[in-house]
Amino acid sequence: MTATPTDRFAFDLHATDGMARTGVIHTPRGDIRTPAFMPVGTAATVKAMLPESVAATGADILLGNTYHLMLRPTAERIAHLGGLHRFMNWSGPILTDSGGFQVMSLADLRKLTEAGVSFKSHIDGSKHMLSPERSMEIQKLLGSDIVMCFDECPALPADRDRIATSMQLSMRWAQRSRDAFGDRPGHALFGIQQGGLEQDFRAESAQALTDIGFDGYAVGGLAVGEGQEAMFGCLDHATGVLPVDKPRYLMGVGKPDDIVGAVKRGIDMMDCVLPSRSGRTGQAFTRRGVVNLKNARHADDPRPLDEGCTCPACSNYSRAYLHHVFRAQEMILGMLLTWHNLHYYQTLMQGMRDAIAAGRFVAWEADFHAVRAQGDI
Ligand SMILES: Nc1nc(=O)c2cc3nc(NCCN4CCCCC4)[nH]c3cc2[nH]1
Ligand SMILES: [Zn+2]
Repeated sequence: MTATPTDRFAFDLHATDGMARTGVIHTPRGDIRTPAFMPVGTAATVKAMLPESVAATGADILLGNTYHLMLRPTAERIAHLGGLHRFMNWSGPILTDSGGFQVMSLADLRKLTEAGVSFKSHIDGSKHMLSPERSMEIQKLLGSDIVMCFDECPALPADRDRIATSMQLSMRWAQRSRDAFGDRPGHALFGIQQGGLEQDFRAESAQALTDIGFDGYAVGGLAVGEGQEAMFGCLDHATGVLPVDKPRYLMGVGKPDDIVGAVKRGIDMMDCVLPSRSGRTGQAFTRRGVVNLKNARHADDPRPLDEGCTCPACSNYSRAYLHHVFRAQEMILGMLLTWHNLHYYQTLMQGMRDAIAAGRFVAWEADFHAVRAQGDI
């Protein structure tokens, strides 16, 4: 993470290769090299990692969640304690999701109206509401550098009428989010494109968001079970209708090959719980594919998890050790594999940034897939 002192939010595009792009997003809290992967710090922590360890993996920016933090410890308490950066000891940029998606996937007794969503906490059953205005207020209290519009993400599959109705509601909420966000130099507000897998609705949503005007544009409504082929099919048209000079953020993605395919289709930023969540369950992502340390075949294997990796897990421990601490359910397993997975994801991003800058993304992508096809991991 490098920091060119600035009081503004700006996106500098350095190079393109096909639809793929590489550049830097400048924020007052530091630069974000794109394409960027954002580790997820839902409850003000990237699980099993110290913030300095997350920084050591190469992450420039973290993701936080309005939904979780408004319920516990509350946005007001975090604001009173100096804001989310101080609270969680992360001095770099933080992007916060706006809460709508998490309400629909986690909360109980949800009631959605034009005004917003009322719901009961999945933690203690207490009653809450979120609206564009309340979501903007919470994200401001947290001190988020990149704020997401409050939107509705329809579950797929859904019929065209449902998708259109939902997208149009989200566009009205985008305008209300923009109005409530106000003018906050150095802080960014991103719009979220909706429209399911429908090309006409995606274009209509992109136009509506562009007419309102945002500092960046997310592709929402994906990674909700549609599968990689449908997601890529959607990205083949959905990113191209978004402004070329602003960052494009694909929400909730994904597996390494999802990420490569998204960058190939013009995405600049992504986030996903997969590298951290899988790490805690013994799954390690490597250049040759996924290694499951639960498997007894590792019990006597003195080799590192991934010979080519320089992370602490691969530098100092054997597969046999990782298998042992998995079996023993020791905390160090989650620590080491989360660190490795986040390191691997950041290495992947750096490889793509270098390849795009050198105009050799096609060759890099071919090598990425070839190595993974070899198996024997
Ligand atoms: N505000 C907002 N709007 C969205 O349309 C959205 C769409 C999303 N789609 C996902 N997918 C997450 C998939 N993830 C994969 C690994 C296991 C847990 C779920 N996260 C999302 C977050 C989102 N946030
Ligand atoms: Zn490693």
